[in-house]
Amino acid sequence: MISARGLARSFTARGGRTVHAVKGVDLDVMEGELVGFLGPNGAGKTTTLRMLTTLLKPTAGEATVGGCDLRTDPIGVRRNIGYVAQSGGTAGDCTVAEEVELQGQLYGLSRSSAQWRGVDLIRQLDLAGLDQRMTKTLSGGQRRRLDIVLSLIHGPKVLFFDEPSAGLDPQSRANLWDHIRRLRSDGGVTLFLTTHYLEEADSLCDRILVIDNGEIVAEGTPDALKARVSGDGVAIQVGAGQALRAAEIAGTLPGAREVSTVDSTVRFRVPRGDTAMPELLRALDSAGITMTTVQVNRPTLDDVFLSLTGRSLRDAEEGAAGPRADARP
Ligand SMILES: Nc1ncnc2c1ncn2[C@@H]1O[C@H](COP(=O)(O)OP(=O)(O)OP(=O)(O)O)[C@@H](O)[C@H]1O
Repeated sequence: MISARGLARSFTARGGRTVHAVKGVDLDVMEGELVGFLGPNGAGKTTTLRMLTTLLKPTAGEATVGGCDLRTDPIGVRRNIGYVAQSGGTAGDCTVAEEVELQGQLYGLSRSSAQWRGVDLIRQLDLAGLDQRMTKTLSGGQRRRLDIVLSLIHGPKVLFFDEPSAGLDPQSRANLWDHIRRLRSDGGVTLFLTTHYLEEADSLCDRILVIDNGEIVAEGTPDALKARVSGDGVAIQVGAGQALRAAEIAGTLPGAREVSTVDSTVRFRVPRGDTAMPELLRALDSAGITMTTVQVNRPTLDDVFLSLTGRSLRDAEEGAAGPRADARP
């Protein structure tokens, strides 16, 4: 449904500096898949999305979306896609029903089919009863769902979604995730979303592409990606002055690695944290070491990112949080 080869985009920043925002991305998304594009701020997610939705011309590479070529048939691409931008798409000065009807007409639907289809989508996205409300009075979650209605009004095959839950509270986020899952299972629409929330990618996506510095650095199902980081992370807390000896003991467990200590906390990785615990407890006990707490963590997508790039996704995000270079395309 989406296929890109060598897709790249550079910008000339103020002062003449060239920013290589996306550096030759290859990707394939099959019909009906829900694929997440995960990466820290500034990784190149939005730029890729804007290219795939014809809003930005690639500097190099090619792509087809819904069978239409990005360069030679951008109108065909637009007919096949819906796009929910990060900034949203509602105008504010009209009612929900008017906004939906207008959007349908902009896509060439007759007034009556825009209304008919709008009513159906408004109901699907749990906005029934709000159709006469001014859009500017909607809550963040309601507005996001209205954005989805607007993007689906013309019956697109592919829905592009930039940071679905940015700015939403946890409850609205969970509610939106339910709607996104339902869109895929009920409507058969192919979904491609960008996110820098690990939990969002993990919970929603069939497959994840991890992007960093404009390049795809990993790809797979959330489970397959996590399986690349072998072993569980274990953190134990021991009595004062006992951490070094406890670390030595932890290091003797079968398959133990990456053993480290900070104050009275000892961290390490083992193939199976749960099965390693009894042996560790026995060994610590016979050495007279008191263990006060224990935590066993399954690998996360952040661990995947860390093992691929040497830094945490969360740190990478914080590091990239500075102001964006202003530039001309
Ligand atoms: N118009 C532009 N001019 C100059 N640089 C740009 C422009 N648009 C994007 N960039 C730069 O390209 C890189 C990728 O930006 P992009 O918005 O695609 O990242 P992102 O992964 O979507 O980040 P975010 O999660 O913050 O939206 C960043 O370094 C950004 O500053």
